Amino acid sequence: MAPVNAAPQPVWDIALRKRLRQGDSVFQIDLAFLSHARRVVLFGPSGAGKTQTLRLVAGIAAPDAGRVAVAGRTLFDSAQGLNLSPQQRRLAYMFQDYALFPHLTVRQNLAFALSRGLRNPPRGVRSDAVDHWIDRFDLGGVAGHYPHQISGGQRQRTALARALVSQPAALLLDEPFAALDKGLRERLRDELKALQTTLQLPMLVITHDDDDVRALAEDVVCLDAGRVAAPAR
Ligand SMILES: Nc1ncnc2c1ncn2[C@@H]1O[C@H](COP(=O)(O)OP(=O)(O)OP(=O)(O)O)[C@@H](O)[C@H]1O
Repeated sequence: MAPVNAAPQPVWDIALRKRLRQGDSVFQIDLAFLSHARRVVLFGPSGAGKTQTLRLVAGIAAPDAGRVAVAGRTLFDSAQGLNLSPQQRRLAYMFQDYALFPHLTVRQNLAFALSRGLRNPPRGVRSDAVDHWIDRFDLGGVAGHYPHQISGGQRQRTALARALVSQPAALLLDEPFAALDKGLRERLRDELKALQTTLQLPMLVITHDDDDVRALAEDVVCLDAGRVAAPAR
């Protein structure tokens, strides 16, 4: 039982050390941050190490040392020899280019996130969860379309819906608005913020755009050269 007056657990408790080597070049990630905010933005210039950090949190790559705990669940702890697989972590990862399957329809892309096997879901696949997110993101009219047949905003919504359909414990978003034009970017930022507020889902967003920080961040962590940097004034 938690002691009386115990401090609330942080939503994000991250400490990562990782040495990345490619040929002669080495990039070192050595950072730690702790936040009680659900909506955290990792902000930094190109090459700061944001994507690599997100990959380490997601479990796509393993840190050399450190700790990853999200919403009170420890996902990685080198001191304890704990390293949950990406599936066990239940963190949805939305890639910068959305990584939708081009040969699957919007509906199949969502259903794929629920299918455990390697087989593609059939075109007419039915599922309450898929229907719910298709409705929620207003994708009903394009559910049978392929990614190249829908707009950039619809692609972004499809990727977000696919991330949410498996009921993740948290959402990791890599530059979620980078591929969109300005007007759409503003609208979808508002939508994402409203969605997160409704779902109360922990969300870690990486960006190099200060408009994303202003619009989305309850808390911001600035990164530079693989480390946490003081915010620019
Ligand atoms: N395997 C690797 N070995 C060595 N360096 C690497 C490796 N993978 C990535 N890097 C380097 O790590 C640095 C950080 O890359 P990362 O993609 O995390 O940056 P970023 O902050 O997400 O940038 P951007 O905003 O441009 O996507 C880059 O300088 C990159 O070249």
